[in-house]
Amino acid sequence: MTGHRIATNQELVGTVLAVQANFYRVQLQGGLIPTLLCTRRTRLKKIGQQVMVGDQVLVEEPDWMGGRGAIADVLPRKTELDRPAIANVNQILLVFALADPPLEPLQLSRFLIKGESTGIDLRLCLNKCDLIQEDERRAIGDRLESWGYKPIFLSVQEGMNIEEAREYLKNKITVIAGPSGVGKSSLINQLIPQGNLRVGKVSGKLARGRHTTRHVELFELPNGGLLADTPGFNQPDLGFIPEELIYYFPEGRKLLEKGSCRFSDCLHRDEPGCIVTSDWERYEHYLEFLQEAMAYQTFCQQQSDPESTLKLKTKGQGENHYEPKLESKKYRRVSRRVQVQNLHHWYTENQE
Ligand SMILES: Nc1nc2c(ncn2[C@@H]2O[C@H](COP(=O)(O)OP(=O)(O)OP(=O)(O)O)[C@@H](O)[C@H]2O)c(=O)[nH]1
Ligand SMILES: [Zn+2]
Repeated sequence: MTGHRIATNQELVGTVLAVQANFYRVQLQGGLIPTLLCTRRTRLKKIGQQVMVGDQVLVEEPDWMGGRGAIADVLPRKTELDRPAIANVNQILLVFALADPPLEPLQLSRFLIKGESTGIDLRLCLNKCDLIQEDERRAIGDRLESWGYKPIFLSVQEGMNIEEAREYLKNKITVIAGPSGVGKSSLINQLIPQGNLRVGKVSGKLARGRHTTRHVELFELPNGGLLADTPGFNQPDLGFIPEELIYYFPEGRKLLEKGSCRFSDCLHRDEPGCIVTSDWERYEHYLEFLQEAMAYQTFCQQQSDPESTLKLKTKGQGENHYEPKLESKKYRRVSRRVQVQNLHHWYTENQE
């Protein structure tokens, strides 16, 4: 009977919200039923198909009463983030505070670059508006506009512009990132009714296992959409291919839209025929991060060379330095093919 078939064998599509030991908590499309706790079919294990948080999966043999099911297949991923490990993230909400802790341009830049490098849409959110003057805020807004960003100015404490944030998050899978103390947890608590947050006991905060576990979980927003929190980390590393760095700056992308440099592997420092001018505020940040990316590349190449070592030095806000102890060898450039692939990857990801 078809009626029976529909109830048991119809293709059920859902989203993996969390992975708990060998179980996957899946929210079915439509969202009428609470989540199902699912196992992964042996066939998937055999072919080595991993299931990630954020994955769209096909669920079979739902046991509605028991709240169980089995994951039969994983649909192709649109995006795949590494840290946190989440598939199909649509956007990153980067939260910083305007004060307390103070807004540090280099640190902000570092987070922006890291976010841009994922190729996923990025929106900046500046919290604690209540702590600064209106004219100060406007000046910061103008400055960030010249960087290529239009932030959402928030005050979680005073409930200012929360609606704009809500609108941005609606029906999307969003990862919240940002340094410690800027108000990420406070914002999440505003957005998601307490009942939906089942964590809390360990650290009192959403999805943060006190830095011990790499627990990743997507939380359901009341009006549609899923949200993941990332544990506060202050210094994202910038292990990029140096040639790609310029594309992580909106200002750089804009300059390169107008044409191309004489040398295809130009690093935009003072090469002849370079079209990347130095008359933009963050050019200094570009040079700083470029050094880091180059040192990182050298580091990776020296891994196979046991005689050389490299120290990661952190000095103050936003500055990491890899310092080769030995004279660093001339670093091998990334092949054109790899570069093109990477850029292609970046662009295609960005267009989704
Ligand atoms: N003045 C002011 N304080 C705020 C605002 N939002 C949050 N805070 C305060 O800022 C402090 C840090 O907030 P949290 O939400 O814990 O910050 P977090 O980003 O989650 O920090 P980590 O958990 O360390 O990553 C708390 O004392 C909040 O009460 C705001 O809009 N204005
Ligand atoms: Zn150039």
